[in-house]
Amino acid sequence: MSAPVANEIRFEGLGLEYTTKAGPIQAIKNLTGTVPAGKFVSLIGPSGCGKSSLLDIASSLVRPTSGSMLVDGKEVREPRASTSMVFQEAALLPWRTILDNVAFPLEVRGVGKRARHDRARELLRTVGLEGFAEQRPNSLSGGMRQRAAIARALSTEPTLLLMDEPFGALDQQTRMIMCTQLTEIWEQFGCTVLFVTHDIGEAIALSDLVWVMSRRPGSIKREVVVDLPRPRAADLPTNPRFQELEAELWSLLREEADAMHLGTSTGSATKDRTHSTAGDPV
Ligand SMILES: Nc1ncnc2c1ncn2[C@@H]1O[C@H](COP(=O)(O)OP(=O)(O)OP(=O)(O)O)[C@@H](O)[C@H]1O
Repeated sequence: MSAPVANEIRFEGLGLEYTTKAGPIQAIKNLTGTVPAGKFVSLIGPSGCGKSSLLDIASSLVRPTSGSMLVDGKEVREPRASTSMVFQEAALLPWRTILDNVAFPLEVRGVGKRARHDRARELLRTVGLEGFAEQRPNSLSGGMRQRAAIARALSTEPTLLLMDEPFGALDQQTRMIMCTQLTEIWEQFGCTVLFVTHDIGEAIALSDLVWVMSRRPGSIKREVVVDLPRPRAADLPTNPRFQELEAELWSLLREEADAMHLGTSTGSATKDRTHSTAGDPV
């Protein structure tokens, strides 16, 4: 039997409480939802609602304090080799060439130089960086570095790809181009994707489903089906259905933001993370 190209991910009654000097912080509470195999699911929600924490659980970097995560129906507690993650910062090794950065996960797994370089060159072609294999990361633009990071994440042929605001540090025009390219790459690889973004348009353009999270402690407030056919054209934002979905998502987010600002959240906490929260729309 051949290995699956995509996993179904199910979160069941998930809870996560961080222990801090200031006391416990309930980041996620009773979150239940299914990411169907091979689908692209985006997570949006107010700042601090637990989106990154959910990805940390999905990657098994963090254990939930209650509930469970199931992959293809089986509970998972340890990190899986077939899960890859892309962060907002590409985090490429500056002293290595782009080729060696992309090949790095294969090197760690003991794949021989020739095989890993062949694979890395193929991936660089996929992300449109074939001419930059011998360059160092600092000679590439932000968008190019992020494409290299995506190629690196794909080098191990993941069946689950977790992306935490991967385009958050890029300008609007580059983000739009990256969305189109990411869709093409995802269609080619077929893996399941869980994608965190603050950008509603990006979520609609990319996704099959959008999960709108409630304010902290986060849970899934609404699962919105993006019933727009693929391929999605560059003029998607002028499509009336896109605009309806955009209005629906904004309204769901606005409810949470208003409730937060009225002080009906469960209190404030300082983020102890390295990624930026700049540009939060809510
Ligand atoms: N390692 C940690 N220790 C303590 N508290 C944490 C830790 N990581 C996150 N938190 C808290 O858990 C809550 C959820 O954080 P998380 O980063 O998952 O939210 P987010 O939705 O990704 O936020 P943003 O949209 O601002 O990136 C926040 O209140 C945050 O301060």
